[in-house]
Amino acid sequence: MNNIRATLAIVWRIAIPYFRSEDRWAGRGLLAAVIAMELALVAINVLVSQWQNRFFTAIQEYDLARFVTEIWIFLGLASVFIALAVYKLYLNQWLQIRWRQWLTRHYLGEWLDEATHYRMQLTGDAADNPDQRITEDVKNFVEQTLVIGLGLLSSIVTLASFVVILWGLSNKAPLHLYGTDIVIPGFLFWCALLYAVLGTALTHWIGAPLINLNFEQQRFEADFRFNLVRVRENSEQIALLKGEGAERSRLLDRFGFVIGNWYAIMGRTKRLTAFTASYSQAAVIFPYVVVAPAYFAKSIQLGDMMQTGSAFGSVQDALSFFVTAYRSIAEWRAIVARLDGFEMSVDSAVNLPAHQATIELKAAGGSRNIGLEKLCVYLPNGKPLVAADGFAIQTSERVLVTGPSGSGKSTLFRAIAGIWPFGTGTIVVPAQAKLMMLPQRPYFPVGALGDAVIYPAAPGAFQASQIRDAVISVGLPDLADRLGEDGHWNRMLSLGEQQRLGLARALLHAPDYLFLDEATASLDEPSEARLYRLLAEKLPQATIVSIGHRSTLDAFHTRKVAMMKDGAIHVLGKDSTPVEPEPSAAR
Ligand SMILES: Nc1ncnc2c1ncn2[C@@H]1O[C@H](COP(=O)(O)OP(=O)(O)OP(=O)(O)O)[C@@H](O)[C@H]1O
Repeated sequence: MNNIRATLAIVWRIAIPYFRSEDRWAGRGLLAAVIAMELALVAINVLVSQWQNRFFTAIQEYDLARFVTEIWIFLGLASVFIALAVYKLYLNQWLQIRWRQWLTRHYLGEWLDEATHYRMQLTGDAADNPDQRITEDVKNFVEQTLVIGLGLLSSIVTLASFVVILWGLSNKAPLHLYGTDIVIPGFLFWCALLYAVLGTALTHWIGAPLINLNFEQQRFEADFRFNLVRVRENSEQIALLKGEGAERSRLLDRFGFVIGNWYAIMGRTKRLTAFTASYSQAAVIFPYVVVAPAYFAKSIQLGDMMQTGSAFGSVQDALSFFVTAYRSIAEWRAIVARLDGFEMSVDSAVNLPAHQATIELKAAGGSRNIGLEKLCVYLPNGKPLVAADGFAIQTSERVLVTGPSGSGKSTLFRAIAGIWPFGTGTIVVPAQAKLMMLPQRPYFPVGALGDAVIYPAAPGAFQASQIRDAVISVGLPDLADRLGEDGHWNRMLSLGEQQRLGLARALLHAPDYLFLDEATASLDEPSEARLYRLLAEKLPQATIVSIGHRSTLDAFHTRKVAMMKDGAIHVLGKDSTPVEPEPSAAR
């Protein structure tokens, strides 16, 4: 019970923001229309039940005129039913797509906002496969919530309406045992109730493990898909290393989980179906058996008996809503749990500063320098990595950062960019300053080359001639003629070409601060030198901070700092000897 209450609370939390959003009037209107139609359909069913009584009584009494009238009445009822059924589905689908559109935008916004997607990975990623959350889970949540919510509503209203009918019929058809009438008020209703409650309890008992099994199935499927995507994205490496055998066995291992779990679902579903099928078959004759003694004792007419059968069916259907919808409820609960996990993961990434010490990023109005004050950068496990205090990067300065592998150079860049939260102290960045980070392997979205180069600017933000000039100036004249061509550029271009395009991107965006994290490491030394000269010429005012291991880079920088294995930052002289020890080591 507590579980159900908790699930409903989560559903409410996920569902309700849409009905309070900017699209609320459309959403509320469509929901109200769909609910009204659902209720109208129940009303039609009640009218059909009463019609059935009159119809069969007319047949029993050989009353042709009444028979014909009833046919006409039925045609009227059926027409309204058809119109309602069509528009209920149509408006329901319309609501689904609007709701899904809003939820998808909302989750995409939260996931992509302020590097939350990156932080979610750092904080342990409670929500595996966010892509699945934002695609299938959102779609299924909207769909199933409406199916189950409306199903439940219609069951309750059906129950209430037919209970009244069954109760009235019970008085006409008293329990007839051993030749005597036993009057139990509403006895037909009690029979239906007992039948349905028993069915529901047994279904829950047999089907309960399906909730977890469905949850696991979705997870295993998503894992398998994710690993296939990894192979596709790293196919060159895998082919070069001849890793196909290893990949195949890894993938088959993952697929093994999908299969194993599926067998468990099959076994469970078989038992559940055996029960639900027997249950619904028995329900066909059960009411007739119950009222047959009264009919054969001539206490009731054929119409009453037929109406009892259908009313009993409706009550029992409504009460067994849980029985028939068990599989979808199980899947729905798994979906709700996954969306909840995703929201919690987003939440903990967004609210990281509230839970643990984080680096404060301060936008300073007056100064044009970047300053590190009492800074201590940690690893996610809390281990100190880099320490610096009173360290500044002056405007238009050219700084070369060196140091052994793993000393934390890239992580310091991440902290300056504001995406690495673990640590204490302050990083002061000039307000309005434009920072740009160029990694060793720049990212190019799939699409037109020109758009990939100017990323993250929107297509059209730069003139074609500007992009062309930038691409030519970094030494790629052939690519300058292919700017309109679509492609997966990270896969198609050499790493050196990608790094040149990364620099073209920097030239176009003209940042105030350019951070190059081994961004030219795949180029030969003369090319690297040419590109650094180009940067100096085209971005004379920019502050450039490079991470690099080559001594040839010294010539293009005015200051050299070394990150030590112990976490300290040392400023080095031109001969690479420490001239200015920086504050205390972090570890
Ligand atoms: N997301 C992460 N989770 C855990 N540890 C991390 C993470 N990112 C980096 N580290 C660890 O932080 C340390 C510093 O990494 P970083 O990439 O900053 O080193 P680096 O000095 O740039 O090295 P290199 O010169 O090899 O690029 C490494 O020991 C690395 O394993």
